[in-house]
Amino acid sequence: MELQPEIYLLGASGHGKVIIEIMERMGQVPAGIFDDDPSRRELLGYAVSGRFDPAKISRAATLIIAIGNNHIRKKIAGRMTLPFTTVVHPSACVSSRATIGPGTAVMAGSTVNSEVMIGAHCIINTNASVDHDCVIDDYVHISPNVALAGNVTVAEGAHIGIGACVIQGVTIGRWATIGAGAAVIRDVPDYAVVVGNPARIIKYNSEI
Ligand SMILES: CC(=O)SCCNC(=O)CCNC(=O)[C@H](O)C(C)(C)COP(=O)(O)OP(=O)(O)OC[C@H]1O[C@@H](n2cnc3c(N)ncnc32)[C@H](O)[C@@H]1OP(=O)(O)O
Repeated sequence: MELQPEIYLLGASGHGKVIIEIMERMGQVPAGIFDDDPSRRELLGYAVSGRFDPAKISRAATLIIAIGNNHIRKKIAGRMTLPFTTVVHPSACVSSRATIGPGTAVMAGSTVNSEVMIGAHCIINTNASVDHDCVIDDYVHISPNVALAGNVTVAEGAHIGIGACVIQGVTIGRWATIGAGAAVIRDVPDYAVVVGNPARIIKYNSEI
């Protein structure tokens, strides 16, 4: 397996633990971990170095934002000039015809099928299934055990909640939220929060 350049994590949370364990399975360890919260001193035995400081990292560095909140990933990504890396758990089944953007993490047991396009800084979480020809825009989180049928489009920043399913051809709008366990059978507008089976709008997220 080809080794990537040094990877530095931004964020020392529970999500960061999962990212670290993917890296370990890829044969790597984090070169460093940064977190704005000074009370976070270590993560899984690796030292946490406080606020991000470019002076503390090597020139060959790449970054990954290990933070689950889609808005925060976008905010941090916009401030960084270093390249971002992609991490894919070895047990994930990713089509050779799929594309995955920088800063995206693909977790254990997930499936990404033929000609799927996944943008930057996304999370394809544990055991999620993203079927053929889906298009996933930047900063999206596909939670554990989500099933996206073929030709689903998920626009920027949307969060698909744990265990939700989306039938073929549906479009999920920008910064929308799909509740845990929802069954989505129609397009979801930008910023909408939908729950249930069939999924219905209960409110709208605020535009940040
Ligand atoms: C590894 C990881 O941990 S990844 C993280 C995975 N986490 C998730 O997927 C979380 C998904 N989040 C949810 O499902 C949330 O419940 C949300 C975002 C849909 C709604 O959260 P909130 O905005 O806090 O809404 P709130 O809890 O006040 O619920 C509003 C109403 O919707 C109902 N509701 C909320 N979520 C759901 C749901 N998933 N399915 C059905 N009904 C729901 C509530 O019962 C409530 O109904 P009521 O007004 O009749 O009492």
